[in-house]
Amino acid sequence: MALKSTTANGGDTRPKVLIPEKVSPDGLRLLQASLEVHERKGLNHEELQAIIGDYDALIVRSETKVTADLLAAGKKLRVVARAGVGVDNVDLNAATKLGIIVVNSPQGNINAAAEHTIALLMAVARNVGEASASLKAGKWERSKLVGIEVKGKTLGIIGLGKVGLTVARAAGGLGMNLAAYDPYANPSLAASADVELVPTMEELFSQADFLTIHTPMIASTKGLIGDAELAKTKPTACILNVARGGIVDETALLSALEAGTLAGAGIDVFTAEPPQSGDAASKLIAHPKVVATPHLGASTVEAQENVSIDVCTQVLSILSGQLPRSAVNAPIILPEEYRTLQPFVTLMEKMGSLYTQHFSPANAAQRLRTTFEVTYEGSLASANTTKPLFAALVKGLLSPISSTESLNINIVNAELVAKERGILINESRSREKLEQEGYSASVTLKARLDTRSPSASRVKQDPLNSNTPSSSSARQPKIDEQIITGFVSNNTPYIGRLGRFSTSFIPEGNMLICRNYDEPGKIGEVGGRLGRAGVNIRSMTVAPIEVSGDSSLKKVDSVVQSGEGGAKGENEALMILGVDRAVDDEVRKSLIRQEGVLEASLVTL
Ligand SMILES: NC(=O)C1=CN([C@@H]2O[C@H](COP(=O)(O)OP(=O)(O)OC[C@H]3O[C@@H](n4cnc5c(N)ncnc54)[C@H](O)[C@@H]3O)[C@@H](O)[C@H]2O)C=CC1
Ligand SMILES: O=C(O)C(=O)COP(=O)(O)O
Repeated sequence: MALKSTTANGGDTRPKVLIPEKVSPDGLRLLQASLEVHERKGLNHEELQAIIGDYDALIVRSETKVTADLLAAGKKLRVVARAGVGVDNVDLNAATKLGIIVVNSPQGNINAAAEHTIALLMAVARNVGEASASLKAGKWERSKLVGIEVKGKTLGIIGLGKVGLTVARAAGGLGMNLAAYDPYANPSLAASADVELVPTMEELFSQADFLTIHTPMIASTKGLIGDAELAKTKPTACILNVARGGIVDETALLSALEAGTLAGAGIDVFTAEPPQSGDAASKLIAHPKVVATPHLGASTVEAQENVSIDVCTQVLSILSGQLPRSAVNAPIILPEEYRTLQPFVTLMEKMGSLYTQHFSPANAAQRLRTTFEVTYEGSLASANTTKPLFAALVKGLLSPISSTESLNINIVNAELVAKERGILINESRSREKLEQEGYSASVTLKARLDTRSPSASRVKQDPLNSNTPSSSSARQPKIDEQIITGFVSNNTPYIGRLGRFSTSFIPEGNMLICRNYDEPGKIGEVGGRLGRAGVNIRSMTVAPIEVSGDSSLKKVDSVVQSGEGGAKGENEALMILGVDRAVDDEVRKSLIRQEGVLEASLVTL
């Protein structure tokens, strides 16, 4: 999809990206060719909220609080990109609900954060901060500022993920003994870095000369280290935090330093940034045993270049309909795979929309509260993921009843939306080969109708308003099975089965689908009525063979006829007409009154 476009009067309609923080120009240059890039630093939350509605993408670092109300105001927003690792400043649940993809740069600044941790480790061990301040103040205090060596000391790592492991390797190079507490750590990665995994945080605290924190800020790590934990450290130990403020309780840390139960701290991150005067964080910063930096872990030229290029590339991917590399709230699928699935994505959306319009036009929202069985057949059964197909189906099912809601359905939120709507979709795969059918993959969508439900068995519907025939119909036709099969041929989606009828038509544009007795004259009658209403027939497919079971499925070639239908008798046929414009409902109803036309549905696909 081309991103650049102009309006008839020459105005710029390129998607817009808002960048309210300092993001390296290396990535922004990539955006400039196809997006309108607005760098707007220094906006407060209200100002941001007032303008976010104009933007398709938002790129932030750690300062912008991407809250639920900000996301809700971002009516056009499709992606929030975090130029860094931690996404604790983004309301992921709200983004997921709104179908907004959140991406980050999981690798770009890891080395910078690890090196900064080592910088703080050495600064704390050798009193670098205090020594520098003292010298600048004109003092020469050599004996007061004697430090300790880290070689031979134990570094206790809390959170042995990407940064934790990088710190471990560097600290190993400094001759430190390494131990870590991380209940989810990969033991072989730990072993490869000579890190001993310990089963409890308590054990780590009792061994460590230096403790360093590298967990994410999530509900379970908020206040992870408080009074009780700090009481277990050696009095000579020092603690480092380059992860997130609030993982170590700042008041508890201050008390431990003041009580002398902890020897020092190196802190890069704070609960509130910047800290407010008088709060525990600002007292920590002023404390002589603390070396503090203003959230500089990722602030290197190299890291900023990395994260900027990483997230800007992902923004471009998303805005051009591709999948990003590092979506935080969406399943990752490879672009290659996405391309293979793309024609089926279109097919699934059409099948879902056809289902709602053809089988449950009356009170569709309520009738969609059902269980669907979707079977991916043939080569599609080997797809690594069916997430995009699932999302397209949900989008298609809902688009006829809620075009605004369905617009925002994507792989991020499809499951959630379906659940909230009471739509249950069971997916299965059938690897049976389909070569004899002339295509390699197909999908079958089947609504599982609960025949035991008293209300279902009592259903008696007006054929003028629904496709389920009335029991009062003179000839008592069979109730349609709610099945649709689709396939893709030459990258074009086809419907191969609709209800009990085997067919082959391209689901596109305005279509009139009539079920009638397979008797001579039906096509002429319908054609004549449409002609009188000024509706032009562009294509016609007749599916005269009734399908009684899967094994009896027979393909019917598309036939364009002007006159006769099929054989006489109780056999039914489907007549699928592609028409040049939407048919009035009055015209549709008048068709049903004609002898032998049992039902007629209008669909737009
Ligand atoms: N100061 C700065 O500028 C920077 C800070 N960071 C922060 O560093 C932290 C670590 O980042 P990554 O290593 O990329 O994350 P990661 O996800 O690779 O690693 C986090 C590790 O923490 C572990 N963990 C989770 N809960 C735990 C618990 N309760 N106890 C012990 N371990 C637990 C996980 O199992 C995982 O191994 C994040 O908070 C991130 O935001 C990252 C980059 C720069
Ligand atoms: O990547 C992270 O998690 C960081 O903390 C870096 O934050 P920043 O982009 O420097 O505001």
